[in-house]
Amino acid sequence: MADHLSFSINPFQQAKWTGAKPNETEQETQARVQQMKAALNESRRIDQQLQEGRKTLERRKKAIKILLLGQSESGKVNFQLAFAPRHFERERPVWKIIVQLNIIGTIKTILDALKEEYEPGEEYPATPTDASPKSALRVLRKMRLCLSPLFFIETNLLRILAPDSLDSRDMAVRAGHGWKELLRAKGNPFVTDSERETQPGHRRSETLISSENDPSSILVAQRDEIIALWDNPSVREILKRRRPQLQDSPGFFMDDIARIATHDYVPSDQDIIKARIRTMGVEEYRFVVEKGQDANVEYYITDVGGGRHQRASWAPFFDDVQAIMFLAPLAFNQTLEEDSRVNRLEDSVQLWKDICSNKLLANANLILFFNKKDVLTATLASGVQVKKYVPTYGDLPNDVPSVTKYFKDKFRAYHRKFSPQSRPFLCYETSAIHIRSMSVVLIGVRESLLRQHLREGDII
Ligand SMILES: Nc1nc2c(ncn2[C@@H]2O[C@H](COP(=O)(O)OP(=O)(O)OP(=O)(O)O)[C@@H](O)[C@H]2O)c(=O)[nH]1
Ligand SMILES: [Mg+2]
Repeated sequence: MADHLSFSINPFQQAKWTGAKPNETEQETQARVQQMKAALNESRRIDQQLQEGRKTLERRKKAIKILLLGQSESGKVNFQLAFAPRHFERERPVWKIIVQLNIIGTIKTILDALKEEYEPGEEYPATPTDASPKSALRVLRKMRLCLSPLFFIETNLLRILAPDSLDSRDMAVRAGHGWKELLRAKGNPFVTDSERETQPGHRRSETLISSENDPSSILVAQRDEIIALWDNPSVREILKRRRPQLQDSPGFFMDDIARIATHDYVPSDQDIIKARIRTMGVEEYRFVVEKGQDANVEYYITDVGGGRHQRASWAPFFDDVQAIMFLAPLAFNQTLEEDSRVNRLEDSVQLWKDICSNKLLANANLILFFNKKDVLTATLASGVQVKKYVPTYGDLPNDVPSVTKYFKDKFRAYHRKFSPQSRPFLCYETSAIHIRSMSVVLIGVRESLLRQHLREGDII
């Protein structure tokens, strides 16, 4: 509006106020004034940006900053979900795709196991030796045929979501590269029809991922076949021999196909918790807590990729954190996915030592979580002996309390020995798949962090 004010009616806009030169024409004056205004607007814009930058910095300074550390597959996503469940509401469409890709990955693992059984070393299927209509070989050939479109979709989705991955069983997203926004974007074909109607200005041409890449319709069409594959006794017997860990692996949804392979499927919290996608790199999330003693308090949680080759990128984020939530599953009988020669628990112990001794983190609180307690319970219940994997465990009782105590003492000793200055040792035992109890633990952690944060800021 101001640009179009008439000079003649405003005394402040007469020549002397516009700095007009004696020989300047009216047009030149106007052009010069416009230039001055543009410069002023630019300067204001820069001021505002600086102001906003300052505000962001101030806000960040007041917020509680937490670093979430732990080896790959330790459950860092689950912790974020339990920490700030509402934040994940917007992310359901994203997790729908991850769950579907997890299912595609499991189907591939099943078909691979069947191929190893019936067609070892064969490039092309041989004549069936077992012609019975329900034989696993028949199932294999039929499934391969009818699910092949799903594998095309898998390739296309991975190209968009996780360009570094060739297989959904190994998919990794690069933190900070907006992969979630990609699926949340306007025109996302994976939102339900009613959701789509509420999206303002939706046009199909704006779709980032075309509907041909939506696995839903094929999963729905092949639902009965997939269920039959999983229910086939011969298939189960082969899997028991060739892929004994399959049902316990992250991202396993074969028992839920009837519920998931539907057009209006929306992932539940439990589905998000069970889903699996590896993180690469480091990403910071801002959460504002809505309920509890710390309502309206801002938290910045930095999530990292926990794989061995990812750890070199962590250090720049050690700068100003108040607390580190360190996740260490007591997986004493498992090895790392990225290096099958390394025991997972040993890797966690080594990582713990490194974090405890890091000088940049000397002032941060270290909170240790022995996550996946349910897995430990199941492992011990199945008769696996700790001393077979950890010889120093000796003849101590092979039960959950004794095992947990043994490792707690070990982690505590390293904490004391390697911390550059003394700090309290905090340890919790958790099963992050049990979201309710996990949330209760984290509310307690949040409140104690807040108390400490306020004390340090001399606010109380
Ligand atoms: N049984 C069981 N599974 C869990 C528990 N916590 C996490 N998981 C599973 O373990 C997997 C962990 O995945 P994420 O949270 O993505 O692992 P991450 O620590 O972020 O791993 P990276 O991104 O590779 O660093 C998920 O599939 C979870 O369902 C738990 O307490 N019990
Ligand atoms: Mg992760």
